[in-house]
Amino acid sequence: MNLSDVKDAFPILKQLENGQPLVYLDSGATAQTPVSVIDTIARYYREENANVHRGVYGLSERATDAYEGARSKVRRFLNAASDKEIIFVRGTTEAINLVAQTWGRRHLKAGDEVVITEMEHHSNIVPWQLLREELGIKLVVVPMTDDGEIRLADFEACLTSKTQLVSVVHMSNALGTINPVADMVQAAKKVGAKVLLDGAQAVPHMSVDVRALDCDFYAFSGHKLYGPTGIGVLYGKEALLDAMPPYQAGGDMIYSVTFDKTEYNVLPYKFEAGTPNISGAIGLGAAIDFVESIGLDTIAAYEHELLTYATRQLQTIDGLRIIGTAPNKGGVISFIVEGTHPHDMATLMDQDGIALRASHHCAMPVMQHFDVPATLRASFGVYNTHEDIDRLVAAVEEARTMLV
Ligand SMILES: Cc1ncc(COP(=O)(O)O)c(CNc2co[nH]c2=O)c1O
Repeated sequence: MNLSDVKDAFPILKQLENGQPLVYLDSGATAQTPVSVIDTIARYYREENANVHRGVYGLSERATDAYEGARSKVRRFLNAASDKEIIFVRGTTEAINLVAQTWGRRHLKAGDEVVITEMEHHSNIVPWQLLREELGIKLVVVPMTDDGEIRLADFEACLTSKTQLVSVVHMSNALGTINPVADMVQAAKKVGAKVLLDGAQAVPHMSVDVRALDCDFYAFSGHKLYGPTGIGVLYGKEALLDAMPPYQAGGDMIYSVTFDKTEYNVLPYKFEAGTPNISGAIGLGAAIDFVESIGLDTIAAYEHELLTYATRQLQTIDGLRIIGTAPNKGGVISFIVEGTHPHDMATLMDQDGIALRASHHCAMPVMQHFDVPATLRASFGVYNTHEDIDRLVAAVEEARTMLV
């Protein structure tokens, strides 16, 4: 699909917001859904809906083929070695919690160190704090610079012989910073640590190859990749997943059950208890088809160009301060306007049809670092245009004039 045709693929973007054409700049929270994904999910419920894996009738077998076909698409999308390494979860948050509650509780003990960074989303902070309370592990936080960058030297300085796990964000949702995760993985391996990468923001914006990265776990959410909510993926190296205890218990994750003993199912089903989000997985598969029809490299280049244009245009506004100016960024711009509160700005900008986030973005330590209560955040999707940026800049100017 050509980028010039992309916007037409999103029905929601045709609507007016407060009498103005909608300019959606909150894809970092959730991306919009192309008609190909909507139609795929509708078709599943019209023609294929049945429970998976256990039916011995055609409809269930077709639903199973569609569900497992989506898993294979994810495998190829991440360049994983096997479908066994692709676990469907609700989203990035559940993926990280699954690793913390299974691999973490099994392998970590008092005094072991888990390394995260100062720019993590709360879903990659709090699960490890729960383990700190339960097991007495030590949480080591890599500081970021005032540009919102993690310097590799600062990361390496946090690694010790006690480092058992590094869990870091690939691309920051609050700043847009893209971290040097390939180098971070190599440095972590030198001290024998496992590595989990939080790919929630990276996967929609760039090509991800988990084998080239050599990470042990990789997590992302379908709804940020133009797919439905309620579906996400945990990638894990097969040997690690095989050795981990189940996360949740019930149907489908078992091979046999007696009151004396239960044998668990094989991968990936050991980690997929109960009826899965069948339509969500199939919708995620359609979302992967959509982004691959454009090309991740094409998406990355286009969004970089948008980011450059938006940064230049926003910087012309008096009193506007961009939060997060790392040299390597994805399609996210956080900013504040002196003398205003982000919530007031966003509320006024909504009157101009501009949808952007005013929040701490579930990254409160980032806000503390920059000494701000929140930021305005414009986060881009494949459907955004230069005209959207011009509308954004005009709305910021208008809101600023009304508030300052
Ligand atoms: C880097 C990062 N990690 C984890 C998550 C959690 O993903 P979920 O489990 O699908 O919710 C998010 C969601 N980020 C945002 C959700 O809303 N605004 C955001 O910036 C994120 O941006």
